[in-house]
Amino acid sequence: MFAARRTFAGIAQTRAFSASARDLSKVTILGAAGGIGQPLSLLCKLNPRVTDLALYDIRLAPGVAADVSHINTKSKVTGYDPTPSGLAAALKGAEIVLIPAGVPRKPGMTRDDLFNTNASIVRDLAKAVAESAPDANILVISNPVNSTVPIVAEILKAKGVYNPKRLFGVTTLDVVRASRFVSEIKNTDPRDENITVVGGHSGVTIVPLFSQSSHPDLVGNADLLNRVQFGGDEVVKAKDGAGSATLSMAMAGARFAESLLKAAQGEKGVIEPTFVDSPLYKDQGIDFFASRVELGPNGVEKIHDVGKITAEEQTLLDACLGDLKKNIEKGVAFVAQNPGK
Ligand SMILES: NC(=O)c1ccc[n+]([C@@H]2O[C@H](COP(=O)([O-])OP(=O)(O)OC[C@H]3O[C@@H](n4cnc5c(N)ncnc54)[C@H](O)[C@@H]3O)[C@@H](O)[C@H]2O)c1
Ligand SMILES: O=C(O)C[C@H](O)C(=O)O
Repeated sequence: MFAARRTFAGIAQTRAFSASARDLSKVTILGAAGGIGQPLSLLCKLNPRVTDLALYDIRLAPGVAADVSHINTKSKVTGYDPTPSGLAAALKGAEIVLIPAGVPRKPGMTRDDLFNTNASIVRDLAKAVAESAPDANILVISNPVNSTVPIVAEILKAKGVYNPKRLFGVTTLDVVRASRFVSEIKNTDPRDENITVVGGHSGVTIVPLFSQSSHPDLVGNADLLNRVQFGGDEVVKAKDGAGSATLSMAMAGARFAESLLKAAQGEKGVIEPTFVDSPLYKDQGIDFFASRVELGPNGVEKIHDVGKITAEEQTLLDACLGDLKKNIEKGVAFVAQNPGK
């Protein structure tokens, strides 16, 4: 492993990679003891690309770290106490910071109902990232993603360290769900189903583009569309008050982190739909949008546009943009009105 890493460093030099193609890949999870955080920690421990795993939470992170650290893979695992210095140490040198900290939904709630609690949690964690890991790729999982990502951006801007190429709202679960649900209808292997999902991460802002898949006949399938847009509600209802998707989300978050690490280590053509600072609808006042994004050593390499879609999909996109604009504005306004300490 170590030799392989040295070899990689050599290749990196000959290909003139930037300093961001690091020899060590430290991944930090903020909210590591939660329903998502624990299985996400497990999956990161199993990933040979991760060399250091730093686990932080306001409770139980050292315990989770002790547990995960017994797994016989090479990476070092450290749990940190919920103190400012613990948080700073967890973040220092991180290449990837995953943020699943915050409260989940209960039945009857929308993701936006989480805003009042999660906005300040994410704001304060973003400040810590700005101070201790300004060059990290930041992967925001905490809901409502359509608003929490703009909150992080505003904090990074205020701290003078905003790099739009390194901030990602994790929408991978929508893509994972879409491929799974399509495979159930078509009786195929979900791993072969590549469904692009654009927009944001809540209700009608989640827009699957079946016309671009190998099953264009699925455009107009109202049940399938509803399941993709409201898949999160399906889990919230089934868990009956005990939270929302955690295991599938951990898988989705680990997949996105793995894609970023692959791209950072020189792999080409790594593409994931993700919610980023995007030029696609800025002319309509919408600064963030999820579309297919090619990842590279510097984070965002290329943002693909939405491409050719049907009139029906355009109607879905129009509904998405209206909601998305409001969600983004809410995040930006929150930081302006509540800058915190
Ligand atoms: N992006 C997505 O697709 C997606 C999918 C599922 C869930 N989510 C969201 O992820 C979030 C977490 O969900 P969960 O099921 O893991 O919730 P959870 O309550 O099980 O875990 C959240 C963890 O965050 C910790 N936490 C709270 N405040 C913190 C702080 N200031 N610093 C560090 N840690 C802190 C808690 O102690 C807890 O361990 C929710 O907001 C949920 O809506 C997003
Ligand atoms: O639905 C939720 O509240 C959690 C998450 O955003 C999901 O899509 O499962």
